[in-house]
Amino acid sequence: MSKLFRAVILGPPGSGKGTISERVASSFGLQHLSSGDFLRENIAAKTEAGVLAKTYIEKGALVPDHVMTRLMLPRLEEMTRHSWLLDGFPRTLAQAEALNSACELDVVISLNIPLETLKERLRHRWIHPASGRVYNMCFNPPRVQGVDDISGEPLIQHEDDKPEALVARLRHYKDVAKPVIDLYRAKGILHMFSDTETDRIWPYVSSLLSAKIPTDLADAQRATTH
Ligand SMILES: Nc1nc2c(ncn2[C@@H]2O[C@H](COP(=O)(O)OP(=O)(O)O)[C@@H](O)[C@H]2O)c(=O)[nH]1
Ligand SMILES: Nc1ccn([C@@H]2O[C@H](COP(=O)(O)OP(=O)(O)O)[C@@H](O)[C@H]2O)c(=O)n1
Repeated sequence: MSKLFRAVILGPPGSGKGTISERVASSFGLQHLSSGDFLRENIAAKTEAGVLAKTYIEKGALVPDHVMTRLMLPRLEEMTRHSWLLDGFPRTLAQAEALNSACELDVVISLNIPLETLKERLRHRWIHPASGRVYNMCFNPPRVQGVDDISGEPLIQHEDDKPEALVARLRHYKDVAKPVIDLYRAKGILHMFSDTETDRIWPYVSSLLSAKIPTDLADAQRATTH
């Protein structure tokens, strides 16, 4: 079997990690693992970690490292036979170090998006909680306002996308992300993309991954996901 491919996407809330991850998953057949979606599933299922995490997320704070790693590392262990793209984890240096000891990454994609752009996007972000599908009332609106395209169920706005929690999240992100970015830069696997539009970043991400992902792996992954 060819070598599996492991990637991480880093970026502040609203930078387009989820949007780009979906495109990577459908173009390259990698499994998209969103720590935010996984947290929300745990919150909905009222698991021990979910109940604990909820209190932090509502305040716009980060979930503590030990809770995140205890949640994510077992999830990754279930994926040892798959190539994946991890979105939202690691968020801190301690999480990056825990991930390092669990697996070896091939590529880290880092999204560098201006603050004003992030604030504007998150104000307009609505999600379908059951599936994690993300809409933007301007960039990517649902066909019918306020309603999920597939299920017809109502869309909601995350507590942490509301203005009270938003500014605290963006400020905190910057402080904790820097050492994570520095770590991956030092390892020589960091690829940084700067722009205000996902559609302008995507061609560069796509050509990076085309060059890095072995063709036979991409074909095999696609065959198993379609
Ligand atoms: N206007 C605009 N909105 C975008 C763009 N890319 C993503 N979005 C929207 O911005 C919001 C945040 O994107 P998301 O992928 O959820 O970011 P994440 O928080 O980093 O995972 C969502 O509502 C997206 O639909 C873009 O290039 N322009
Ligand atoms: N590694 C992580 C990932 C998410 N989270 C929390 O979960 C929330 C939702 O994560 P997300 O990845 O869906 O959203 P964004 O913060 O990227 O918009 C974050 O705002 C954090 O409060 C965390 O604390 N630590």
